[in-house]
Formats: sequence, C-alpha cells, structure tokens
Amino acid sequence: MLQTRLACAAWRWHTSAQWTRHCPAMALSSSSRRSYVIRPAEGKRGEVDISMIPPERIRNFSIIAHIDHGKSTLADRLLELTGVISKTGKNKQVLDKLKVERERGITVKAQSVSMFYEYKGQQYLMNLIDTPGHVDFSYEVSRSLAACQGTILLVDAAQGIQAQTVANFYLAFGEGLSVIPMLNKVDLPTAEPERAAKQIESAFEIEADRILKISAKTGLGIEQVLPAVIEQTPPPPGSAEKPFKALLFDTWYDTYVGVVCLMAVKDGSICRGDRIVSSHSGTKYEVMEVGVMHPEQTPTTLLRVGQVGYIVCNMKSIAEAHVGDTFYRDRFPVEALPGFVPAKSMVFAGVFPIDAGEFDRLNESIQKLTLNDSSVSVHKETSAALGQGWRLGFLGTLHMDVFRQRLEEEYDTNILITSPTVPYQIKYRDGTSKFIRTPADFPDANTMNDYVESTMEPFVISTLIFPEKYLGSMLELCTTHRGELQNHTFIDESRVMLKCRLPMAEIVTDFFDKLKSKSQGFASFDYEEAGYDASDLVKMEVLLNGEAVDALAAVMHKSSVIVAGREIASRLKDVIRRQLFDIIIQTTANGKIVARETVKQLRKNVTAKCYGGDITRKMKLLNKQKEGKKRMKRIGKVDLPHEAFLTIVKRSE
Ligand SMILES: Nc1nc2c(ncn2[C@@H]2O[C@H](COP(=O)(O)OP(=O)(O)OP(=O)(O)O)[C@@H](O)[C@H]2O)c(=O)[nH]1
Repeated sequence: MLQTRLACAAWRWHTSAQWTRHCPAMALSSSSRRSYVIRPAEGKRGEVDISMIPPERIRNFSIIAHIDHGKSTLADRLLELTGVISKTGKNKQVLDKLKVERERGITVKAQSVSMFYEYKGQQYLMNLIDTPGHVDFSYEVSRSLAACQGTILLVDAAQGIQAQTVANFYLAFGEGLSVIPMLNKVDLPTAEPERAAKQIESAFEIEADRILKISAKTGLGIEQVLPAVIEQTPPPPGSAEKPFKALLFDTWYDTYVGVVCLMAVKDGSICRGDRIVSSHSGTKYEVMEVGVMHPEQTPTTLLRVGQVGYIVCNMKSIAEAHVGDTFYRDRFPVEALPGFVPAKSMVFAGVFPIDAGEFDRLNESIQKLTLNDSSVSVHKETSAALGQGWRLGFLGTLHMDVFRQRLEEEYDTNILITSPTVPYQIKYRDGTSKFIRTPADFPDANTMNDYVESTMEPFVISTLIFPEKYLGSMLELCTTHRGELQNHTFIDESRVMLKCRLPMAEIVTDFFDKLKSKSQGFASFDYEEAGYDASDLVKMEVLLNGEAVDALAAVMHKSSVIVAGREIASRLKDVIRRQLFDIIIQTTANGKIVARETVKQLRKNVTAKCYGGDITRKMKLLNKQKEGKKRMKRIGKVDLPHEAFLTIVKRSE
C-alpha cells in the first residue's frame, strides 16, 4: 500500500518526457505488478502495463448508430481482435451485460472497455464505449461522448441512414468529436453500400471514399477499423503535470465493493490511497481501488491523464455519486468541468409495491437501480387507491419498460406501475405556474376557470425517415396525432426525411407501433424536445362502483375525450375479472359521464371441474389462482389486475 503510494507520489514529479524512464511501475514488487499488467492479444509477445502508455497513444472512442445497425457485434469483433475475449465464435454482444439487454437484443446501458492494439510497432490503449441506439437512451449516448474524442458512425449498408443515425451524428458533431464513418452488414445480399455511402455523403457532407465497408458478423474488413480510429481520432487532451481532475460519467452498484464510479481523467493521475474531493458536494473520499474495464473490473496501479477507468472510494450512500461531477485531489482544487445538462423526464409513471410491507425493500432497490441509471427521476407519491409509492420520470416508454423489467428481475420486486403520462404545465391567473407529474394533481374541472390561465403540454420535433411510397400514410399518421408538418426532404432518390412537430403525449401512446405498421417496418423515428404550448387539456377520471380511482385518472386533449373515454371503459371491462358482485365502470370528464360498462358478477370456483378427489390437481389450481391474486390490487372492494393500470395508455385507431 505504502509502496503504491510512494510510487504514485514519485510519479507526479516526473514530466511526461521523463515518464518512461522513471515509471513507478518499475519500483513495484512483482506481486503488485500483477494488478496492473494486462495481456495483449493472443499470440502477441509480452505484457502491457497501462501506465507505460503515454496519452499520445491513447484513443477514447465510441460507436454510434441507429438501433440494430451492429454496434455491439462490432464491439465483439474488436474485443476478439485485441484478445480481450477469446475467438470462440460464440461471442454475441458481450458488452450487453444486462439480462434485459440479452433478452430484448438491445443495448440500454453504455459500457466501456479498454483494449490494447499494436499499430506500426507501438502499443495503443483503445478505450471503447459501446452506446445504445434507441432514442430513449440518448442520454447514455451524450454522456459517453463526453469521455471520447472520436466516434465510429456505423450505418447498416442494407437499411442506409435511419432517424437515429441522424440524431446521433448531430450529438457527436455537437461535441466536436471526430466522426469515422463505416458501412456495416456488407455481407447481406440486400446490402447497397454505394447507395448508403451516397446518403452519408449528402446528409453529413462526409466524402464517400472515406467510408470503410465492413461486416461485423463475418469479420470482413475488421482489421481496418482500429487503424482508422487511431489515424482519425486525436489523442485525449490534458496534462500529466497538472493536478488530478476527472469527470464522473457513469456509476453502478457492485455487491462486493459498493459504489463504482467510471471516470475520464482529464489531467494528472490518481492511485489507491489518494484522497479525492467531489466538486459537487465538497465531500472527501479515500481511493480504495482504481482500474480499467477489461472487460470486467481489472485493478491497476493508477489512472492517468487521458484514461477512462473506474474508481472505488468509500462512498457511503449511493446518492453521493453525482453523474457529471468533477473530482480533484485533496488540497489541489481545480475548476469544475461543465458537467451534463440533467436528463429531462419526458414521461412519468407511478410505481407502487403490490404488498405494502415491501415498501422499504423496494425503496432501496429503486435507489440502487437509479444509481446505474441517473436519467430516472424519483419523487415520493401517495395514492388514495394504491398507498405509498413513487412517481418516476423516464426519457420514454421503452426506458420505463426496461426499468420496470430490471427492477423486477435484478431486484426480485413485485410492483405495480401506472400508465405513463407526460409532464403538463399549469399557468395560474396570479402569474405563477406549476408542472404536473401526476394526473391526480390536475386542477378540478369545476373550479379550474376561476384560477387557471392556461394548460400547457410538451411538444417534440420528430424526424421520420422512410421510403417515398409511404409519404401519404406518414403524413396522415402525423395529422391524426395532432402533428404539424414542418418540412420534408429527399435523402436520396427514393427516401424521405420528414420533420413534424407533435405533442409528446401522442408519442407516449401508440405512435411508434402505428408508424411501424403503416410503413411495414420501413420507417424510423427520432425526436427532440421543443418546449411547451397552450393546449385544451381535460382530466379523465375512472369510477368503479361510483368511487373515483386516482391511479386510473388521465390527462388528455379535449378532442380525444369521447373516443378515449369509451375505450378505457371497455378495456377495463376486458381486464377486470368477474367478482362476487357487479362492477360498474364509468369514465368522466369535466364532471360528465363519457362511458359506462358493467362487469357482471360471478361466483368462481376454480376447482369445480375437478371431479373425484385428486387433491394434487385441486391444489395446483388453487395455487395458480393465488399466484394470479399476487398481482392484484384491491381498490375499495374491487380487485384490479396489474393490466388495469396500463389500459389508459393504449389507444386503437
Ligand atoms: N448479416 C449481418 N448481420 C449483422 C452484422 N452486424 C450485426 N448483425 C446482426 O444485426 C443484429 C443487431 O446487431 P447488434 O450488434 O445487437 O446491434 P446494435 O446496434 O448493438 O443494437 P442496439 O444496441 O440495440 O442499438 C444482430 O442480429 C446481429 O447479429 C453484419 O455485419 N452482417
């Protein structure tokens, strides 16, 4: 420990020109050497010590692309090429570590990995950050880009440019990153690399002859990828002589070591035993471990300027890790980095434990999971129907669904989640305003006119890219969702890019499903926020046997009330099981009843069909019924299944 500390201290005295000669690694015992020596690719000679790599030979880069264009598969090939994982032929999206990612085949969490690569006789440290493609996770992309100097823009040669290709290109361009264009999937019979290259040329003003053509699946052209990254990405800026300064850009919770912070070191170096300070809170911490992802957490002696690695320090509470925070060495304060614009929640949903006794455990699970996903906002909420819970804010409905799945699978929780709603804004006559995250807080229809000046809803500018033959149906889709066409342009002879201003609430419902079905899967879609506008909003309430259920209330545009009111009542009728009494379902808006349905009473004896005395069969049926009841919530006298709370969001044509 002391040895490491001395080595680290000695290290700081050396200029970058002297560093190889006086590398502290040389002073360490062979046992401590093991912790920072990483083997290069199979068949290559020797071992590589990460502290031996000067910043000029570090490249921090990411891969950005539209969903499914092959980022994670390309990452697999690069990890194989550099010997981080062996070439078994079985590696599939190795960096998609979460169960939810493997099940859904999508990346939801950016992952970083350090690799060594020999180029022109020199060892390079290549830090790759694999990012998600879906718009709901673009916050992960923008945070990751802050740790990089270059990015591979990957485009499927068969599909060409899609909506998220455009959005991610502009994110990288805005960050000033060097963009390395590549066409993937050239092995596909449907690939049209020349056409896709032309699209890249016309949309992003990138010369077609700069674009590499590869197949991440077959490995074709893979050997050109890292040389292109080295040639086209500048080394990380920063100085070895300046005091330590690092950007915290990701965190997660590790069962063994607790809070792990992923940092990009902007200046100086840090090692175990050092004391660091958070610019955000001023709290001091002792560094317990530093290391790189290779692909798992691999301890190293130090992290130095230009590197991307993790730090474990004695953070007691998970709330202390503030993504975007700048850390510096105790007694060597630095100017804080600008950090990140906080993620803005676009949809909110209530989360409640099915069993109220589970509240504390669920609270802890939510805290741990939000540490791994800082874009989720958390507020406590109490519902008359569902008791104590939380109102969580997400970046979109896929984000919400992934969070729910992770909460249930990784933390073994049994939760009830309500229909998502967008944040509405209420402007009052006294000049004040308020954001409404839950429909239950929407002003009462009877008294609203006395004190409310206007109700506002959030809008987005959406980008749709699709083959020309779908132009008519795409325009119709936008107008039926209260969209306002802004413009449309051709990105090549037969593909259209359409920009349209839409209320965010329309996207939360079923816009994406309809887009896919109306374009037979050929349209892609992305959006960015575009502020608030006044809108004629109404609160719809649901009454069960005359009792309003706050957790089922929804806010909607006046024009949707009749259709939505009928649909909600009829969907609830479909999902509520018959009980020992009639259940009257009513939907109301502005104090008027919009629709009414009845679930007729039924005495249900699940074992009735079991003639004879087969007790095991009876038990099986009773257990099955009990299992179903676990997901029920009793509202007054009525048992509501989980699906009842999600009926508000779905809408048919
Ligand atoms: N034929 C062919 N298929 C490929 C190639 N690269 C990737 N794929 C396939 O394309 C699908 C998506 O690949 P991923 O690597 O998961 O794509 P991704 O961009 O990481 O996806 P997200 O992270 O969810 O955005 C998988 O079924 C891959 O096997 C390629 O070069 N050729």
